Formats: sequence, C-alpha cells, structure tokens
Amino acid sequence: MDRSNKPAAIGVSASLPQPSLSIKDNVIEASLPTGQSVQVHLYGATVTSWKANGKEQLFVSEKAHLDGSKPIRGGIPLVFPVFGPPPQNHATSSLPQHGFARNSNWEFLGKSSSDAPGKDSQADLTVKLDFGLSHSMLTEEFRETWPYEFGLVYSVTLTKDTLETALQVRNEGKQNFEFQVLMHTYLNIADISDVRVKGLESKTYLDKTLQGTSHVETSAALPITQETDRVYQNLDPAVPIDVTSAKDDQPLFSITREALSDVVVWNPWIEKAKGMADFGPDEAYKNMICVEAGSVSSWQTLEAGEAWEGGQSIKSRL
Ligand SMILES: O=P(O)(O)OC[C@H]1O[C@H](O)[C@H](O)[C@@H](O)[C@@H]1O
Repeated sequence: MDRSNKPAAIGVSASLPQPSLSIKDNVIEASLPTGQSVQVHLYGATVTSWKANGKEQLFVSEKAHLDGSKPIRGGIPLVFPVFGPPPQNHATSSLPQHGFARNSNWEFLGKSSSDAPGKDSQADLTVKLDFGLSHSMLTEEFRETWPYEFGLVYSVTLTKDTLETALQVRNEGKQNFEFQVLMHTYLNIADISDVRVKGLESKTYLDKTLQGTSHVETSAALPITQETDRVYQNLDPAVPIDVTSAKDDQPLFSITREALSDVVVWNPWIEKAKGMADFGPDEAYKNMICVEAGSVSSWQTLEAGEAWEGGQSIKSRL
C-alpha cells in the first residue's frame, strides 16, 4: 500500500488521459481513465461506491440516509474512536455506538494521482483522495464528550483492481488518548449462500451473538447461514481474508491490512435486517457481507505528539 503524497501526475505522459474528479453536494467522485470509480460522502468520509470492471463492489442499503441525519448504512463507514457500544468508565463512554467519525462532516483535502514507478501505462494510474477531521470540526456535543486534540487523515486510493483505505491518527494535544478503529466495509455480493470466508481457521473470535463468548474458528471456508457477528482477533494483517464463491472457489474479494489485526465478520440475517429501519429491502441481507478490518479487541494508546497509521487494501476479482 502506498500512501505517500506523490506529486500530482509528475512523470506521466501528458498525452495519457488522467483521473477525473467531481465535487457535488458534499460528494466527491473520482474515476480512472480505465473506468474504475469511487465515491465518498463528506459525511463520515464514507465511501459509498466503488466500481470496478463495470460492477458495483460495495453494498449500500436502499434505505440508507444520505442527508447527514444518520450514519450511512453501507459502503465503508469509518469507526473511531470506539467500536460498538462504548464501555462504562472509559473516556469514550458518552459517545454513540462506533464513535463519531461516521457521523461527522469531514473536509476534502485534495486529490493526487500517480502511476507506478517505471511504468508508462494507463493501467498503472492511481488516484488518491484525502479527507481530514480534527477536534475543532466536531459538533459541540462530541467535543465535550471526547475532549482530545486529534487529527485524522483518511486516504482513499483507487487503482485498477483495488480500493485502499488508510487512516492516520495524530495526537495533537498534551494528553494521551486511547482509540479503536475499524473500516466497516459492506461488500456487495450476489448471494450469501454462495459465499465463503477464508483465512480465519484456527483464529480466536468473540461471538457477539453468543454474549461475546470466545471460540476458535474450525472452518477453513466459513459459510454464513445465520446471524453472524464475530470479532476475529490477532490475525496477521498481511495474510489476506478471502471472500470466495463456493461454486468455483475463486476469490470475489481479497482483503489485506496494515496495522489492523482484528477482522469483524457481520451479517444481520433475517430478523435483524428487518429490525433496522435504514436497512432495505428486507431481503438485502443476502446481498451483503461485512468484512471489517480494524483494531478493536484492545485500545491503541497514542501519546501526545505521536501518530498511528493503519489501512486495508481490497482486491476485487476482475
Ligand atoms: O447498526 P450499526 O451501529 O451500524 O452497527 C452494525 C454492526 O456493526 C458491527 O459489525 C458490529 O459487530 C455489529 O454488532 C453491529 O450490529
């Protein structure tokens, strides 16, 4: 994953078509000359569309609120600084479930594009969009409930066959703070019964559908046949989690991570899907699986003046 701020398009032949950008109604869209595109809402810096090979790769609920009144149900909501309901007696205790990043208005910091070093082909072009959120941009309520001086830079990079999302967290204040982070990715799938999740065998997970009890995964290719809400812990981020098709065992998605050693696998299934007002249609649980790269099973402590960085790269089968 390359998250450096490369100079815009230097070294790219002037005659080659370049990535395009549009900004409208707080939605940023970028596309590559080879057809791939990405869309990001400033509300939550939520990625709401990733098209590759002419297909939408992310699931967004038909009933998702896109007006900033509620976190967006689908795409890639960003969870920070707490995952799930905040614990009692913790600095995050008064925050909403999954923190404030997904329900704050971010700023667009700009676009940069590059081609792979030593290559001179359109196929190697990438486009990176950067978004920022800091303490002063939060609502008064969030500023009061989580009073730390922080800076987030979220980078969304589109390449020919991957989408990369990376977060930098900076402590810009004088006190240490603790955080959790997670990229709550809703993958678009044709049929949940055809999907298997690989790369989890022998890993310990907390099953949130069974009072958070601890288990060890026995399946090399996990089918989703009921409500599933599991936090797999201490995975090697470099080993991909593959979402494969049971029909041909080919990966539909392959997800590698950096500094994100937990992975949540979530599907609400029938009853929970019906119970979520912003989830629709009811049957849509068949068309999504959340595979969420994060650091959530403990807390990252960030000392004053320090920075932390983590991210994921999702490769889609083309
Ligand atoms: O409804 P939300 O707040 O968006 O949370 C949606 C889901 O997020 C994660 O996957 C959690 O593990 C689930 O327990 C939760 O239900």
